[in-house]
Amino acid sequence: MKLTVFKNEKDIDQAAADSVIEVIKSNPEATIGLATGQTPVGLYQKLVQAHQNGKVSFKQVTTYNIDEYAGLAKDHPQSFYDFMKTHLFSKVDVPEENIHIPDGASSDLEAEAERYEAELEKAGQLDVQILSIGLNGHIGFNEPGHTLHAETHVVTLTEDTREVNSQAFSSLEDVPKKAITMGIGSMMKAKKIVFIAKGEAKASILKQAFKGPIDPLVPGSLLQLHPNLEVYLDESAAEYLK
Ligand SMILES: N[C@@H]1[C@@H](O)[C@H](O)[C@@H](COP(=O)(O)O)O[C@@H]1O
Repeated sequence: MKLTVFKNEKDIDQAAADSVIEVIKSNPEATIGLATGQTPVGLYQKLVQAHQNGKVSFKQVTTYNIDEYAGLAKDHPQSFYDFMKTHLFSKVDVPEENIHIPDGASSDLEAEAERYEAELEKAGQLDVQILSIGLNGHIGFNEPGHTLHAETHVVTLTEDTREVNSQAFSSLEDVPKKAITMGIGSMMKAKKIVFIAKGEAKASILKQAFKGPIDPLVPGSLLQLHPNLEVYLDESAAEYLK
């Protein structure tokens, strides 16, 4: 694991974006796994800036989002598709047909999870996977539990996660109870993982994830097994890792 600690949030975003841009430069047809949440917003801004400055094109890039809420159609303002459209897709030249995200509005979620996993298998090893971590240690929506799934699956969100994520919704009741998420195995197949986390609220879970034992109760700890993991943190998030 290559850990880099930055003083300034903008520097984390730039360094993480540079790592993604490097992948696209060496392979314009790169496949990229994408994550949502507040953490990668700055990284997406830096990718947009690089695109606007003519430094990188997404024309031949293919993207695979790691998760989506169940019951929310793509055009729902709280869907992860809409989030990605706002922060990245509408601002770069990635073709719509190259964008992949589980369909949360599917009437058969289990079948949709299987379909998405088949797409991932067809794509093979993703060139880079962008990831962050939830306060309870979840990666994507792989929630803490005694067992973890390797492949894309339907998950029941924990009440903790629904509460944390309710900030984006008008009320807790509006937060979906289920989601479709790539499994830890699907994410771990990527050639490189660009992991970012910011802020003191994440410090304790990051210590458990990166210094503790590999434990399904801390899904992020599985990342320790990845051979090419880049971790970008600010000083407060890295408090117990220095
Ligand atoms: N499914 C996403 C995760 O992919 C993300 O890493 C996490 C942290 O979000 P934030 O970056 O806002 O702390 O929350 C969400 O639930």
